[in-house]
Amino acid sequence: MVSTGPLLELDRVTKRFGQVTVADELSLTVRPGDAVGVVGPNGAGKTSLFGIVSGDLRPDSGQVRLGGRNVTSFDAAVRCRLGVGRTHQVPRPFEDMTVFENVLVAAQQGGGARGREGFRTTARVLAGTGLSDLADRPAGRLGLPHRKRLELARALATRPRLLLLDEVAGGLTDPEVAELVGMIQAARADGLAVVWIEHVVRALTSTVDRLICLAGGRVVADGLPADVLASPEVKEVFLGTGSVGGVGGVGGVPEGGGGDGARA
Ligand SMILES: Nc1ncnc2c1ncn2[C@@H]1O[C@H](COP(=O)(O)OP(=O)(O)OP(=O)(O)O)[C@@H](O)[C@H]1O
Repeated sequence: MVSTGPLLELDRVTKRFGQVTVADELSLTVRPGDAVGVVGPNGAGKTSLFGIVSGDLRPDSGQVRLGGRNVTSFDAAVRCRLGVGRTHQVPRPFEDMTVFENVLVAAQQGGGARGREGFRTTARVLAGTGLSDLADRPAGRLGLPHRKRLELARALATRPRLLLLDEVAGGLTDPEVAELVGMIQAARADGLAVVWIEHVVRALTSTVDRLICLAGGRVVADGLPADVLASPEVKEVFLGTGSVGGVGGVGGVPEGGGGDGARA
């Protein structure tokens, strides 16, 4: 669907787990083709935000709109068909199925691909994520870098308009991160909007043109990455946790670049 309006809108969304508020009257907008990074200390509500957008979590109040349509009551499967693809922090492949089968299932079940279209999508996505040579390997036998790629491949196979990436670079080496960044940038070039939660700040800032900092389910800062990383509010949020490096490697934040201190 071609749309010139916002792709995703959260309108005063609130979600609580008992005493914990993971989204507190949260409002934000993502436009088609945007690339938005999300940072914030542990427990800020970042992954919960993805759950609210993907339909895995139902907000207590507020509205989620996709392409102007109110999807708040739609479940994750319907939202996936409407173009929301997501990866999980801990990859969740079908361990006994091959890499090819995992991606094919995503193309068919998530993307609604029929017949040959599913196979074509799978082959294209495997090539784009550098997994073609491992197509016949059971997912359970993949190491972390390839599991992360498979997680990305499964999300891409659903042919999303909005790609939600949850710490896809975590635990990878610098060259592995660079390869992954290349794949994400290729997805952007295809016109996908990307929202990327990541503690590896330098991977984020090489890709996104907007950064949001969350804390306590609220947006603390939203703007150009350099401005957000340099803002006193963001420094306070990270310093307030006791240790800048201790919040998962956003160690470059107070210096304004995330470069040297960021986790590889
Ligand atoms: N299903 C749930 N039931 C109860 N509490 C939850 C649930 N999901 C998340 N929480 C709590 O909500 C808070 C926010 O969690 P969330 O995973 O969204 O944070 P996060 O910013 O992604 O953190 P991290 O950087 O550690 O992944 C945490 O305190 C977490 O324990």
